[in-house]
Amino acid sequence: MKVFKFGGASVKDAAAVRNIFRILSQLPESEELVVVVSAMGKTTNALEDVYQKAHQGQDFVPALEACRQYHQAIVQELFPDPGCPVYADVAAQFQELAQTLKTLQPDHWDQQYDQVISRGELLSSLILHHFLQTQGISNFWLDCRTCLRTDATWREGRVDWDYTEQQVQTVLRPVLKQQLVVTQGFIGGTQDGQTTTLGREGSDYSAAIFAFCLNAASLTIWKDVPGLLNADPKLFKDVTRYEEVAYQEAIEMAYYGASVIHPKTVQPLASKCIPLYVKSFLHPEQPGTVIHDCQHDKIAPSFILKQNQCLLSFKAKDLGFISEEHLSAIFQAVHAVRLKINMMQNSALSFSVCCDYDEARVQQLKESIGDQFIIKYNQPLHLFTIQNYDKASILRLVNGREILMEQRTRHTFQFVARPTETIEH
Ligand SMILES: Nc1ncnc2c1ncn2[C@@H]1O[C@H](COP(=O)(O)OP(=O)(O)O)[C@@H](O)[C@H]1O
Ligand SMILES: N[C@@H](CC(=O)OP(=O)(O)O)C(=O)O
Repeated sequence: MKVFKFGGASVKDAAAVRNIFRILSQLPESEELVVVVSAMGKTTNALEDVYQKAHQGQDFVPALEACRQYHQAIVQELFPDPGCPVYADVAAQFQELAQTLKTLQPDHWDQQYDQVISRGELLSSLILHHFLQTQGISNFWLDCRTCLRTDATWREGRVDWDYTEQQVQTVLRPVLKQQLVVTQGFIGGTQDGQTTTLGREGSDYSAAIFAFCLNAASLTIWKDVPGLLNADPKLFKDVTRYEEVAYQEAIEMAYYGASVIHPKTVQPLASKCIPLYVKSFLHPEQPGTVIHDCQHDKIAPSFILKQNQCLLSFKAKDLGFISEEHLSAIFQAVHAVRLKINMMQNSALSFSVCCDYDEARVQQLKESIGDQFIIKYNQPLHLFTIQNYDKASILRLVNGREILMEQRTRHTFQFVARPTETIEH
């Protein structure tokens, strides 16, 4: 029993969908397989734009129409028969989406976000399901909201592992014995049948949840890169591929921002020793990277950049020393507005945190504890992390940058700096 996850890049157009069919058709027929799929290309960003416009009372129809035409063009290329049920399924998704957008309430931003944004994965999984069907790969389309149960933490649903495991075992496992299953990444369902999402780029995590609940032999995430590299090739030069990486190393890389793997993906797999393969959907014959339970010597330094950061500093209004009581008030407030702290440091009179920047959440934070603290912030900033650093790797990144905050442990070197025109000078 295996789980495959195909992300946005691997379903971005008709050729990409055909490529998935090619990869799947090379598997032995007896292989039990769950295929987890993300929204096509940049659909999630497009839906966020539609949603924002609709919520602000602006004309969202052209943006929605562009999204519909993008999917329609892929469908027309893949399905020459206009009678194929995919046409009705896709039309129904867009009708329901338009209806939701017309009846938005002014409040409940996060809750309604999930109802809108989740359509991307419903659409892509329906298209893939029908395409495989027409190509002779009989498969079952699973609405994962019936299995993957979360609480009602909108946009970051927390998984009910007991319920999900029980549903996966009783509903999904028997189907898998008969045929391949196609389902959605990124989305889940609450007890009362509402849709949730697991956080942006959360489809890798969904796939890991299915792998965990099924005690799968492995999870493979298919990417547009040859495997897990020591840096993002879109940002850094001279990258190298790791052949194998230990779970803990991969967990740390993902945590620090190596966006090729969603940060929550590896823990569930590690807890059951399920190997995670990162492979290229462009060159499926190549080995990629395996993340598993292994011991290896210190690996090549990895370079990680988190963009769109802000540095918040807190000073007590009476200019008192920063005490544990102050820290407790700051942490509670940061947690309540759901800002994500990536690095922190305190000094006699101030406490600084580097967070993913979100204007609305920073304003909420100022409203909640602005009476106790002088709060200042600086953005946009970059957070760099070098794992397994050495002198040369630090010089490579620090060179010529204005550093606002810096920290190092035995394995990890991190600093916050202002963005510069090029990442590597
Ligand atoms: N350490 C890394 N190794 C490989 N790719 C990385 C790394 N860090 C960031 N990336 C980026 O991750 C991208 C693939 O992940 P992602 O865009 O989430 O794929 P998908 O959405 O198709 O699942 C690559 O194109 C690459 O730019
Ligand atoms: N479509 C969602 C979930 C996801 O994981 O996508 P991808 O696998 O393309 O990163 C997003 O873009 O956030």
